[in-house]
Amino acid sequence: MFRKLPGDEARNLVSTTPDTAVVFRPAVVKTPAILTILTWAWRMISSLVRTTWRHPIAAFLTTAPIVLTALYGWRVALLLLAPPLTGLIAWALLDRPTFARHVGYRLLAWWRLIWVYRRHWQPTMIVSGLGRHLRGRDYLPKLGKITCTSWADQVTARMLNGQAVKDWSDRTDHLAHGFGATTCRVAVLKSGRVLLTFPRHDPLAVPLPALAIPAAPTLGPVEIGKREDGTPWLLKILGTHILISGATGAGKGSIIWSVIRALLPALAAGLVQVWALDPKLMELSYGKPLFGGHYAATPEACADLLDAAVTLMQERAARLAGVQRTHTPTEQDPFVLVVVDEVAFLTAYQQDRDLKRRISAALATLTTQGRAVGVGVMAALQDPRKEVMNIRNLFPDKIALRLDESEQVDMVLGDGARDRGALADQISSTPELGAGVGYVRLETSPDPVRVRAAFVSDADIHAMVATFTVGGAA
Ligand SMILES: Nc1ncnc2c1ncn2[C@@H]1O[C@H](COP(=O)(O)OP(=O)(O)OP(=O)(O)O)[C@@H](O)[C@H]1O
Repeated sequence: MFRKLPGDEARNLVSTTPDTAVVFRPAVVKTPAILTILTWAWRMISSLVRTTWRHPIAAFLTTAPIVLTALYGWRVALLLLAPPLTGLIAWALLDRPTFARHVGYRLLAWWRLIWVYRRHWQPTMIVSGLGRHLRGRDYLPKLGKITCTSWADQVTARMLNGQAVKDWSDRTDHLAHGFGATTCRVAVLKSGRVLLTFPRHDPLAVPLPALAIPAAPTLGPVEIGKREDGTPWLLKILGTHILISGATGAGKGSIIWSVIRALLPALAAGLVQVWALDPKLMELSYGKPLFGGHYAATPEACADLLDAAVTLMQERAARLAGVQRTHTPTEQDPFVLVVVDEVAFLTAYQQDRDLKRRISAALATLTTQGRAVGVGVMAALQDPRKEVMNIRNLFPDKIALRLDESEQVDMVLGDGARDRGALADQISSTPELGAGVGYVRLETSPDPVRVRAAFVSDADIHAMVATFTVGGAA
């Protein structure tokens, strides 16, 4: 008995009857040569058109000299090309930023496409497991558009059908090293497409000096540092609570002080009050005159100050109920920002059980009910574990500075943050390189953004106190 089987299934066949004759006739389809030639020609032409469309300047600069030399000889080619080239060089010398934006980064993107991404795409995809090599054929995600910014390459890739973004975010290390970068971040562009960001250098490697105090009172979002893309880092203060988590020396103080600095005119105008809890007796004691008597250092005083904040909040809520849905800060009714340095000293590490209970209850009440009535909490913390800070989820905005362990990143920023590139555990412990550097998740996007807070030195704080006192607000 003869049975015809498709060639591919030969290896799966198990014959249980030894006397049965089985004949394999692999199906061979001969492709006419013309079809193969047409396919290759089509691929070549479409790739040329695509490259010219995406990189017109690079296409012009590479083909024009060849074409002109072939047509008219090198002397005429040189004569024709000299004016546009001189124009480009003059532009680059006279107005670097616009040249970089319109020409420089586009040329760089073309060069990086050819030299880095196209060259290393196949091996990196196969070795990382994002592509497959099956029966002599490569199944690879498609390399898309590349754009260069001042600090990073942004590469679009079309995922293979059936792939998940997690497959990519789990392999950021493979991708980074495969393309010669130190890190890689993965974001979703649209269904089936991911955007990979490969930093070429670190724009946050140099410490930022304290920013200028705003000219007019502002209640936020206040500028407290720089984002990785060079834009200002603005932090929302009104209508939220902020948790800053970072190991010792990570620069939590620089965030607290940058916020107070940006609020200084509003503080002087009486629109804001900062109530400071300083159980370590170090960070906030410098600026005591700024807090107008709302300063506490011992656990008992901290508990009293928090209870006073709760009373104020409840009195305000009772007054505003049915009149106003959100609180607008005024001189009579200022916004109150309760700043707590190392909150775990007052909660998890507090020996006195009664005090611990009082403080925890007050913090929980403020963080659950304070937003609408103009009472905000900004707390700093070294260890973000739940045992240490069981109310961390009551803080809508969280900032992860340098952390000791990789698991702590998701505890602070939420599930999947580290996979998406928030490598807070890899921030340098050298203060010049890493202090004040961290990751935030903005409300508008699940992708973490790398930031650096400006450093407010002791001298800056003294100057702030002097300005504030001279201004007559103290
Ligand atoms: N934004 C910054 N830019 C540059 N250097 C900084 C920055 N913030 C802090 N530093 C440097 O790092 C040192 C430690 O900072 P800081 O005391 O604020 O850290 P911390 O997280 O509050 O630490 P701890 O929890 O031990 O108090 C500072 O003395 C300063 O030299």
